[in-house]
Amino acid sequence: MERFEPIVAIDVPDKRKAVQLFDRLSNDTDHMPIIKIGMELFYAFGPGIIKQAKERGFKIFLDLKAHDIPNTVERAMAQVGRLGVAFVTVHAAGGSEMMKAGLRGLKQGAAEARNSVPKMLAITQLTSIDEEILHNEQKINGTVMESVQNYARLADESGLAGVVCSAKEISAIREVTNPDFLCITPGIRPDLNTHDDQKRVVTPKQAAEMGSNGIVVGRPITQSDDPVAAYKEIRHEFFEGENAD
Ligand SMILES: O=C(O)c1cc(=O)[nH]c(=O)n1[C@@H]1O[C@H](COP(=O)(O)O)[C@@H](O)[C@H]1O
Repeated sequence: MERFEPIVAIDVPDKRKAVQLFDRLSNDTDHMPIIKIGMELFYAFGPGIIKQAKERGFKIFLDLKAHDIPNTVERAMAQVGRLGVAFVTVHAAGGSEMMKAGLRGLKQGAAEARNSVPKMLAITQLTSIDEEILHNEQKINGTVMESVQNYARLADESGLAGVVCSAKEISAIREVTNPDFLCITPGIRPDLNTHDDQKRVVTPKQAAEMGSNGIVVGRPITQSDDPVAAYKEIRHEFFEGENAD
C-alpha cells in the first residue's frame, strides 16, 4: 500500500510565518513533509506561495476544494494543472460530471505545461461534519459512513485518484473502490482531547492502523511551540518507528 509523507497544512495568515515554516520543515527534518497550501494562503498570495515552497523541494498539496458547475471546474483545473503541484481537491458533492470535467481540465493544463498530472482527490464529508449536521442540516438520511462510502464510490467511478475522509471510514471505502484508491485523512490529533472544530478524529497511529495512505495535520504542528519536533513525533507515530526521523 502506498503511504505518503505526512501532509502539513500551512494554514497561517502571513507569508513570513509560512516561509518560516517552509524553512524549518525543509532544513531541520530528514524526511520532508508534503506541504498543503489551502484557501487562506492561496487567496492571499496566489501561485507565488506555491513557488516558494517548491523552491525548497516540497511536493505541494493544493487544497482549494473546487465545487462549481462542470465547465467552471474544468477551466479552473486547467489553470491548476499548469502549477506543477502533486495533489488537488474537489468536492464529490459536485457530482460525477463535475469531477470528470475537472480531471479533463487538469490533464489538459498539465500536458500543456509538460507537468505530470496531479492526483485529484474528492472531499467526501468534511471531518468537521457529524451525524447531527448530516441529518439536521444536509437532510441526508443514513450514517456519515454511508455518505462517505457513496461519495468515494462516485469519485472512483469518475476516475479520481482517491478521497479525503476520516480514517474511521477507510474500511467501508475499501469495500467499494479499486485497490489502489487513496484515502487521505485529516482530523488527526495526537491528543484526542483537543478536537478544535474537528468532529471525526483519530491519532496518527490509529490512522496508520486503519490503513490511511497519508495524514493531513495542521494546528497540532503549526501552533506547536516547536513545529519540527511535533512533526517528527507525528511522523514517527504514523510510520510506527519505521524509517522515522
Ligand atoms: O481537504 C482537506 O484537507 C480537509 C478535509 C476535511 O474533511 N477536513 C479537513 O480538516 N481538511 C483540512 O485538513 C486540515 C486540518 O487541519 P487541523 O485540524 O488544524 O489539523 C485543514 O487544512 C483542513 O482544511
